Amino acid sequence: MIRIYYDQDADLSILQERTVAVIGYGSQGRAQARNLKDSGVKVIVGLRPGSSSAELAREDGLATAPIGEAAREADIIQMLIPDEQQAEVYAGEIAPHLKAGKALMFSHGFNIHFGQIVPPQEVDVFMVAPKSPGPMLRRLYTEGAGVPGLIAVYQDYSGRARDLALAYAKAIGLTRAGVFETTFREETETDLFGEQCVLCGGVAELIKAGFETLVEAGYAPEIAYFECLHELKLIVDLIYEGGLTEMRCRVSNTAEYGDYRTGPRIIDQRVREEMKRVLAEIQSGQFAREWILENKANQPVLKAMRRREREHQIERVGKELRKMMSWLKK
Ligand SMILES: NC(=O)C1=CN([C@@H]2O[C@H](COP(=O)(O)OP(=O)(O)OC[C@H]3O[C@@H](n4cnc5c(N)ncnc54)[C@H](OP(=O)(O)O)[C@@H]3O)[C@@H](O)[C@H]2O)C=CC1
Ligand SMILES: CC(=O)[C@](C)(O)C(=O)O
Ligand SMILES: [Mg+2]
Ligand SMILES: [Mg+2]
Repeated sequence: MIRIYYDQDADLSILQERTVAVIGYGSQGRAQARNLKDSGVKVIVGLRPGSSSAELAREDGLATAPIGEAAREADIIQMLIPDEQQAEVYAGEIAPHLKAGKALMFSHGFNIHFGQIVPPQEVDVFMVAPKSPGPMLRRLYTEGAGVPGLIAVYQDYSGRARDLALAYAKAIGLTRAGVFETTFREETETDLFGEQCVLCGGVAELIKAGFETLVEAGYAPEIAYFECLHELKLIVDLIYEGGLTEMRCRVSNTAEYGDYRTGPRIIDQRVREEMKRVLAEIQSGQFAREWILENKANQPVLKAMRRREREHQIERVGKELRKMMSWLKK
């Protein structure tokens, strides 16, 4: 039975005695740095020269410094810049300051697991991975709640790496919801699989396929948008609150019957076989190699797909309809 850690299992004081450098102030960096600060932890935000985030960090009441200076001052260095940027920044600005007894940490295991960052042996290396986008991590923390997360220890030079990981998880609110211990390999492979096959890739294609099917059949794009995109949050919220059973209890019997009857025809055996192939590509390092080379070529595929997807009809229709939804944060 996997062990789940909660607030009572973590000692925040061992982190409050230390200084944490949060490198990067984006989705995770801003959320984690603000939560750490509100939990009484001394934080320095490390940013590149001319960073567009520096002013925001200071407005949020956080100290900022150039990355190298933050790494030099801190006891724990948390790498919260994009995965594809971490290896170069680590080599140039973090590694020179990784003195014996310090700690290097991550919120995703990509660069350690695929050997892009190889830390010295005299430091702790661990991960605290929120299972949530950054803004939700911050919002739930401010509401006294938390998101679940994973911890993993790669190197335990001090003998306290797990204690530090748990203290960090508590400081950003994860132990309010539950923290599981895993490995860098398991977090990396499951996170890449989940974001590609379910959370981002799978869901986006399901939404677009449904929308395109209805529009090509002559139905109004606005109706297709509400049916295949807008209402998805309302359905997923029910699943989030009470599992598939709760959702199936709350929708009509007609919808529930259609769910059982048609769902397996959409996500069929071919899809399941393809998921296994995707997992194998992740496990073998083939995806990592592809993503690393994509970045060495300055992201031509990513940029082309970004442009194409932003021009999709569902994005144009949705942008107009969301203008009428005053409750959506601008
Ligand atoms: N996004 C998420 O919700 C989740 C992310 N993670 C993991 O967290 C880590 C951070 O991801 P995420 O928060 O999405 O990252 P972001 O893309 O949001 O990071 C943006 C920040 O990184 C800085 N940055 C970008 N490139 C460079 C560079 N070359 N040199 C120095 N700084 C740079 C930016 O600086 P500037 O401000 O100057 O532009 C900015 O502060 C990753 O390992 C990711 O896998 C884990 C769980 C969820
Ligand atoms: C938000 C999250 O957990 C993701 C999808 O794995 C990510 O942003 O990398
Ligand atoms: Mg994830
Ligand atoms: Mg991810």
